[in-house]
Amino acid sequence: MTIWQDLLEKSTAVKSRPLAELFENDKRAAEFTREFGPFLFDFSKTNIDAATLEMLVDLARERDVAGRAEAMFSGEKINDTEHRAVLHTALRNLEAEIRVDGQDVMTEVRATHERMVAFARDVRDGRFTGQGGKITDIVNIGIGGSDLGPAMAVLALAPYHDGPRCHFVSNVDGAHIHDTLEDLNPETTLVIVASKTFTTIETMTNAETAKRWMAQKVSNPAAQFAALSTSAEKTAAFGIDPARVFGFADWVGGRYSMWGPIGLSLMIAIGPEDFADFLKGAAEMDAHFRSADYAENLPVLLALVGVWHNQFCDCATRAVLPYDQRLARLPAYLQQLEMESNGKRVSMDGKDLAVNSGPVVWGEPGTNGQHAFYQLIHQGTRVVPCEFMVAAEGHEPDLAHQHLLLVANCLAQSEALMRGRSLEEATAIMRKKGFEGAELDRQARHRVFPGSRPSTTLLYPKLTPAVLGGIIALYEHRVFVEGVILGVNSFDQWGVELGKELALALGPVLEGSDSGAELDGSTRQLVARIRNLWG
Ligand SMILES: O=P(O)(O)OC[C@H]1O[C@](O)(CO)[C@@H](O)[C@@H]1O
Repeated sequence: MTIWQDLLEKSTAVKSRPLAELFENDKRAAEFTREFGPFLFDFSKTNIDAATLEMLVDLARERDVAGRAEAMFSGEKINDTEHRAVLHTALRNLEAEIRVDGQDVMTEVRATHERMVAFARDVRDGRFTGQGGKITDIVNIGIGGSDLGPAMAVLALAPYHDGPRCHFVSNVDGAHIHDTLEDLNPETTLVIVASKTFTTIETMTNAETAKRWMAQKVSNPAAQFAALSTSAEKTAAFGIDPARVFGFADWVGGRYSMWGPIGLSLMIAIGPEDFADFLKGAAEMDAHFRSADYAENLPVLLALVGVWHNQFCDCATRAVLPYDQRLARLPAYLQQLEMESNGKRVSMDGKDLAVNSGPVVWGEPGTNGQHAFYQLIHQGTRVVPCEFMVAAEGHEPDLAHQHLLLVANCLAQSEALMRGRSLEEATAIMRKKGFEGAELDRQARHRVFPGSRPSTTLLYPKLTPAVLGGIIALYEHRVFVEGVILGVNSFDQWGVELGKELALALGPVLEGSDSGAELDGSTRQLVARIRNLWG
């Protein structure tokens, strides 16, 4: 019998066990909580017991998570559909010595980092200016990994923001760039074109639009552009001075890239010192991931809890619920991280995946989500494992009473999900309100909470740059471990290609220069109606 089958059997055996019962053992909370650095990770409100945890840890051991991790950290080409190393961790461990194909890669990483620091200081201190003087606004044009990371982090670290305002444009929908540029002054704006490949149609189209906008007021628009890319030729062809091009190697995956040049807007916003703390927090999590025993290892445990729910308890989705308004973009960031990494149907060896692919990730900050979709989480027929995260302290000392309410809500939700409310309790409440007979029963049943809905809580003192770095590295490694356990390549993303190709082919059909004879009936009908509406 394999560990996988053991775990499947175990999940069947514990399925109907009420979570509240587990807490009759008053050591449960301590037994299923781990701490590292500023983080406390409590996974006691799940139906994982000691035996399950041991089996999950055995599973990680059987899949050689540590061996795969060392292969990643040391620059082996573990992204083997693209024949690339996976070394985003090197971007936050600048002292490391790492070779790929026998060649030192760190000298260039350090040099680029130093150039970023110098440029960030020049922009912040007004040595680099626009035609109209000191830079007041930065527009980062990028999409996916070239947008979500810096956009999420700039918002998350708003209290540390003392540089120019940052704006992020990603969507090819002209509304996005239009509304962003509308109130900006081209003479004091710096445009950063962020694209690993420098071919992504959305980004290149928006970059051209920004260039035209800049040219209306600025005699040399290219002088107010910087580029973040792996392709020096393409950035040169776009007309950007190599002095403002910050390159990186193909072993930095798009969704793992905010630690290097793709993080330039963040570095300019919060300053190189706070950015260094952000890297440090992540590097500390890396070191913990590499050295801690599986049973003490935060990323491994977070992954094992995820695998338990997704694979063995048949929960297809996972909600990420930061009780932290400044982490409002974190769910979107984690969606790409998890779903682009582990949303695969073929295993490393090219065979059909015998298990489920990674989960659907979604979420919103609390308390907003409570007034929107928590209804389903509490009373729906499907179980949605929830990942709560909360800081003990906010950045607004004058509003400490609001932070207390925020924390109370976070804790109350996980408690309510775990405990639930029985029919007897609901009946007693409704009886007190004067209901009786069949109506009492009917009303009470609507007010029952089944409980036993699993959740984890990640608690940290305050959302500082180092803590944010730690959270993101924690999740990166979690996704890595999940990918190893599923046996997929977490570092390619072939599933995004087909839609891109079809969109390119549809352009001429929409313009009318191609008849679209090959199209299916539905698409042809939609094209015809759109062309008709265009007149
Ligand atoms: O940085 P680029 O090359 O513009 O790519 C942007 C995004 O597009 C994707 O390739 C998906 O299409 C992502 O993986 C990536 O983060």
